[in-house]
Amino acid sequence: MTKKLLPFALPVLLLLFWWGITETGSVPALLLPGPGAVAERFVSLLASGELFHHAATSMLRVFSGFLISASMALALALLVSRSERLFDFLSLTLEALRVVPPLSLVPLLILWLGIDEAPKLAIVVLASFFPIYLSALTALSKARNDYRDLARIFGLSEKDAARHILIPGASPGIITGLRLGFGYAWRALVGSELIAAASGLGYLIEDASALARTDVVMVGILTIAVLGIICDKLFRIAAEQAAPWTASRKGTTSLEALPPEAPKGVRTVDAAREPSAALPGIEIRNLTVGYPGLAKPPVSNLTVSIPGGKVTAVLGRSGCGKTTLIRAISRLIEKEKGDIRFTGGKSTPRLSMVFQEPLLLPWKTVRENVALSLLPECGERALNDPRVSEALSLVGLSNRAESFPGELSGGQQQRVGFARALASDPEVLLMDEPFGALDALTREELQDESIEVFSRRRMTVLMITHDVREAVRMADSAVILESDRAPEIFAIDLPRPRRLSSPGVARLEEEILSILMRR
Ligand SMILES: Nc1ncnc2c1ncn2[C@@H]1O[C@H](COP(=O)(O)OP(=O)(O)OP(=O)(O)O)[C@@H](O)[C@H]1O
Repeated sequence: MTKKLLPFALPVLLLLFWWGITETGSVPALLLPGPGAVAERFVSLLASGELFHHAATSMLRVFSGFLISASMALALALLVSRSERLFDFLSLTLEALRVVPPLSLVPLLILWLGIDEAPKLAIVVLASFFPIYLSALTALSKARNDYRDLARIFGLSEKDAARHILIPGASPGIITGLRLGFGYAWRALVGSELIAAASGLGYLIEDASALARTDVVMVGILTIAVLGIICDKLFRIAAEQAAPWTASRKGTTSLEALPPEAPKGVRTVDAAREPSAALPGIEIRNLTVGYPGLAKPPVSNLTVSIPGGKVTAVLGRSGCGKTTLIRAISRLIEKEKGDIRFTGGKSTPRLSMVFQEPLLLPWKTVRENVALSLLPECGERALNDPRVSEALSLVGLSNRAESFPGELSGGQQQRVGFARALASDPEVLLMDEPFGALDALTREELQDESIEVFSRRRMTVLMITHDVREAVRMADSAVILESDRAPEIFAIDLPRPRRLSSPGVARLEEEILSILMRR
């Protein structure tokens, strides 16, 4: 309650101060009429219809100019966010236009467009264009960068990526820009009405000031403030509607709301793949991958074979190129030289990835996030595909299918990322330190769950990890990478389940660790 009333405290204090100094007669009424006199003037202007006429005229101008400006700014931001060349081409011109105050253009605009509505609209358009354009461009570019890998790995079309990722991801930023732009539009319009107008709130203020009617000036100013606050409030409500995932829905998942499990008898992906079917291995020959501006490529002349149907851990010191390797295999970055070939018959097997960060879309429910990987194959039917429920059940999250990612713990979010990767039934699964950011207990829990999943589903797994213990628990072999040397391959041939306390596990862990330390 106190929090709700707090914003009103300062205006009330100011009102009391205003009333106080005008009541004592220390300030002449011509300079500052009292609140009572201003209220009286407000009522009389309202009753005569004069205030409504001016306010409606100003609102119409602001809205028309704002709509024109918003359409142009959003369309341009969408185009520029897709093309770096267009950005470079426009940047200097737009920057120059941005720093010129719109009101300084009034003389030219009057000269070119006359003194009717056109120059006033032009001022509103110019004033509100840049906040909208810049906020939209930043939000669209951020959403594109943040989720680029996700869209590429799951093979989303430009249209699907825009619809499911780009626009919803950027919408809070876009709406903030619209809000800012609307504020700028108001300010510029009232300024332009002070100069060349026969109606509108700016005109009302200018006209009253010439006649020394300070009470009318104050009515005009207060009306602008109130209308501005109302419009801003409406934008805030629109922003909340556009980003409902930001509002917590904790506790809304009831048992009744649980999604149906995959119907019994459905041909599941576990059963779909013949145990004898060859799973693709990965043959890497003389691979070199670098980055522009980096003197030495992190992956240089690397040759290694990753066996099909096995779990292979990639270990190595920080910065030795583990992530670069996995990104090159998944074609998220281009190789400079060498060859990456999938063995086992298919040149492009179904490939999926679990990212270091879960990379979930916060505006989509858990089920929708998992279904994303099936979008290219199933379109809108992806949401009801039994593979989605099955993947959720594999990671133990069937009861959270309708939750939003923001309502889940870090471990649960990582499970959703795992389910999303599993739903498309990958033949090759790449995992980039999937449990790195989790606490020790959750990490162990997820390691166990993953081992269980890999034993039920056959796939080729390549997993980056920093944790030697994790590699020994989960993998069939470990590749130890180092920038300047040939990789060392280590078979982890221990019976499962592998208890950390068992001497074999501890011995192997120590052996690998000593190799890593030596390097
Ligand atoms: N986008 C990039 N642009 C330029 N250099 C990069 C880029 N990404 C990585 N690098 C550099 O490439 C090298 C290898 O990075 P990479 O992320 O592959 O290492 P890593 O072994 O996965 O490290 P870590 O274990 O710390 O995650 C590092 O020196 C890094 O600074």
